[in-house]
Amino acid sequence: MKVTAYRTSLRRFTVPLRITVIGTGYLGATHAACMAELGFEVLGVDIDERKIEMLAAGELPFHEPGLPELLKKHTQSGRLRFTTSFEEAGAWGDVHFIGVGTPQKPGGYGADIRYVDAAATSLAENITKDALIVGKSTVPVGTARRLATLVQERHTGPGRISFAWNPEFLREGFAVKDTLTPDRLVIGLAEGDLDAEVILREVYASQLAAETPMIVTDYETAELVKVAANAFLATKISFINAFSEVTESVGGDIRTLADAIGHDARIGRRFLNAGVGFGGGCLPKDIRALQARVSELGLDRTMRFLTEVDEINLRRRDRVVSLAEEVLGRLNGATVGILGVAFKPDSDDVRDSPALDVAARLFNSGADVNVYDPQGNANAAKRFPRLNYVDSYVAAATGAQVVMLLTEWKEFKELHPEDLDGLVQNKVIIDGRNVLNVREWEDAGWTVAALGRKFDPARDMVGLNAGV
Ligand SMILES: NC(=O)C1=CN([C@@H]2O[C@H](COP(=O)(O)OP(=O)(O)OC[C@H]3O[C@@H](n4cnc5c(N)ncnc54)[C@H](O)[C@@H]3O)[C@@H](O)[C@H]2O)C=CC1
Ligand SMILES: O=C(O)[C@H]1O[C@H](OP(=O)(O)OP(=O)(O)OC[C@H]2O[C@@H](n3ccc(=O)[nH]c3=O)[C@H](O)[C@@H]2O)[C@H](O)[C@@H](O)[C@@H]1O
Repeated sequence: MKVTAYRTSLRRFTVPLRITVIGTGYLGATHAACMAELGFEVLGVDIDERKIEMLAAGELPFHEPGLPELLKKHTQSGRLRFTTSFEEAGAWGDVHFIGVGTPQKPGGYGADIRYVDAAATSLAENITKDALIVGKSTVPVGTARRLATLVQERHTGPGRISFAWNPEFLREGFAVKDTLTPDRLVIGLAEGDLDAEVILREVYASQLAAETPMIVTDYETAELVKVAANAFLATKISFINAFSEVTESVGGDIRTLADAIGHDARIGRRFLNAGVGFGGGCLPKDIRALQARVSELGLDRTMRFLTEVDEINLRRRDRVVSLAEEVLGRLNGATVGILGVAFKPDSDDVRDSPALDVAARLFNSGADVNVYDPQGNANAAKRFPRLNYVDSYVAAATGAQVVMLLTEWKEFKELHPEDLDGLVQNKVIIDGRNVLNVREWEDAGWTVAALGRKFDPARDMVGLNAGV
């Protein structure tokens, strides 16, 4: 990129650039705080007044390691502000990132993109100076091109608007690190939109200086890269979980299998952790939305394998429930201690959480369910209030006939048999995430029923107390 092109494009904007982030949930709040950390003036915008009040006061409405510190630092320095006013955002910002939600449609498989449409429209109607709008939400392919036109139609004020797509790949639990030092940046542009590229190179100058690869492409490729990445990750997890079904049947050790194939650099060990499967606000809804979108495009068969990926994933939840039933004889009247209810560790997110789903199913089958999650209890209680939420693993395990580890928080991975001895009625633990040292627990007289291992109650139930 020529220096003159830089100068010409940037002259139309305030430098350092003023950045707004529309939608201040997991993605948007992280992006806003990280942009402030990189030295930009940032305005976070949301329609949720309570969320904006909290963020403006420097309080993060969700759990994300490292983010509270950044939020506090930059709300105090004044570099990071929050508002519900699109009028303020449109008059002030140079670059507007859209990071609003794209949940699964109620009663359908496709993505509900009404929030993205609303955010783009509100911006277009309120922008009064030269600006760049950058979509970040995960959307069905074709959305960016449609929105680029919509924005021009709805913009009647002064200034020129460019439109780009820049999908986000951060993981919850690592959101700050992933934003500040991403594996790659992907930018989708209208053909020949040099201005937009120049501005985004300025926004991501520190990542580019650290030699982060930047892929500059068209809108469609950028949108598809995002869903392809999530579909691949989901497939990898269901691949290993399908092999779990085999090792559960014939014997064998799923962890050893994953380690062994993972040594092949073409395969890689990451995302081959067998267990109760994937959940969260993204992988499940993104593979469904991708199938729905390609069907709309007439490619009915193309992504059909993702139906299998989804079904394998959901069968893992059935299997954990059936393991509990095999261990307990019957669920009705049993007491179960559940460790972990968030969809993954280091997050309080319970959207489509396998752990919460399993806990709810056990409850609906008549079990008393004690639940402890280091961060997820409050969100889980909003969705499923009838479980017995407790504030420690000790309280969850006390009096239980079986303990089930369903989210692999560090404090659960580091449990030793003596930590639970004397608390539970039976020395039986179900390892839904394959993280315990089975030998250690078995040597201490426990029965470990893990996903991906053959389990025969008649043979394996060494830890059952007489008379229970
Ligand atoms: N959570 C994650 O780790 C990642 C999420 N994504 C994608 O980012 C998008 C956002 O996801 P999350 O942050 O998890 O969702 P979220 O539900 O936590 O946050 C969405 C926010 O958008 C706000 N909003 C809705 N309509 C609005 C409007 N018209 N104007 C302003 N704000 C509005 C909501 O009030 C909410 O605060 C989704 O498309 C998701 O697939 C992509 C990568 C990572
Ligand atoms: O689009 C998104 O929102 C994000 O979705 C995922 O990130 P996230 O949902 O935060 O969490 P992951 O670490 O991917 O885990 C997803 C689920 O898969 C499960 N998982 C993960 C890895 C594994 O080996 N086995 C497994 O069951 C986790 O427990 C969790 O329930 C992707 O990893 C991110 O790159 C992406 O940006």
